[in-house]
Amino acid sequence: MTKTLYLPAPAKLNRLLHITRRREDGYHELQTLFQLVDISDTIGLTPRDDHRIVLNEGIDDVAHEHNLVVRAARLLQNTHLLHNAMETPRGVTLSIEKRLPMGGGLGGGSSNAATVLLGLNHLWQLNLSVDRLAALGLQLGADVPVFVKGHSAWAEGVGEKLTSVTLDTPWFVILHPGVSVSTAAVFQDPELTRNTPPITMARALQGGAPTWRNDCEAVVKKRYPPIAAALDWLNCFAPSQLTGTGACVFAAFETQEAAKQIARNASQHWPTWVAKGLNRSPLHDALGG
Ligand SMILES: C[C@@](CO)(OP(=O)(O)O)[C@H](O)COP(=O)(O)OP(=O)(O)OC[C@H]1O[C@@H](n2ccc(N)nc2=O)[C@H](O)[C@@H]1O
Ligand SMILES: Nc1ncnc2c1ncn2[C@@H]1O[C@H](COP(=O)(O)OP(=O)(O)O)[C@@H](O)[C@H]1O
Repeated sequence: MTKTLYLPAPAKLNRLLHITRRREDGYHELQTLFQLVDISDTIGLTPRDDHRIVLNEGIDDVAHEHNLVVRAARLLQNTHLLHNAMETPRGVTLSIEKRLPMGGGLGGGSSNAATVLLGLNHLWQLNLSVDRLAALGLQLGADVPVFVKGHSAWAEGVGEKLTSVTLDTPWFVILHPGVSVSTAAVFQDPELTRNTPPITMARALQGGAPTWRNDCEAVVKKRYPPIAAALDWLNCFAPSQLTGTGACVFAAFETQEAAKQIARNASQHWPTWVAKGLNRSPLHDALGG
């Protein structure tokens, strides 16, 4: 019987997010600190004898063809075909056990895609380098490369110029304020701070968590009052921030017990997670890379 490989797709938090410039093409250049955390979706990959890419258990509201796991598998299959025209392409049956909220700024979809790229590179024995897979991942989304590389990182560009960093690893309380944020609308908002002077990575790290902020926060709070309310609530216990363009907000605590205590109260109002900060991805631990 063909065995299924089950692999984690962890979440990330943006512990700092500066927007430094709007480019000619409308995209914005960022400086961000991505930290991996230990809450994950689980992706199942079962190799097939034919060339089909099948998604068994998907996600409601996302058509199979649009699902980032299917798009990642197809991208890898097409890349492989292009360079190895004579070889029979391999197929896979995929499944997703979703725990991370969608569109919450935790990068779940991007992480799912990265797990498929690394998992299939292993199962199909393609031997593509991590750098090559990260470049392919960038075609699927700006947050995919950091999950492919598998380490907390300082990122520039649109998030693809990565330098691995070792961050503190506190316990986080993460809340989902229950609204869905349009990333495009946030980036188009005339009031968005988009001219923060670039800083060096060394300076960002030296300043540490008390100096870290997210340039999207003011606009997001104004547009989405429930996010402002969640930030105000969490700020009563520890300095709180938005991750990505939201909707999730988070705060760091020294101990798991302290985080759990706040999470117990928070969960009366919002979906809540307690997550440990990581530097290395559990996906890379699982693949032994
Ligand atoms: C800002 C981050 C930080 O992690 O937010 P989250 O997605 O995690 O919340 C990401 O880099 C988001 O990247 P990604 O998730 O790929 O963005 P998309 O959905 O493709 O972006 C939707 C729209 O936002 C704008 N956009 C996005 C990223 C960027 N660096 N500049 C932009 O101007 C563009 O108009 C784009 O069409
Ligand atoms: N496998 C997937 N998991 C999550 N979202 C997906 C997936 N495939 C496609 N998507 C789409 O990508 C969007 C962004 O998802 P996600 O990465 O979870 O959020 P964010 O970029 O805010 O962290 C979702 O709203 C959904 O429409």
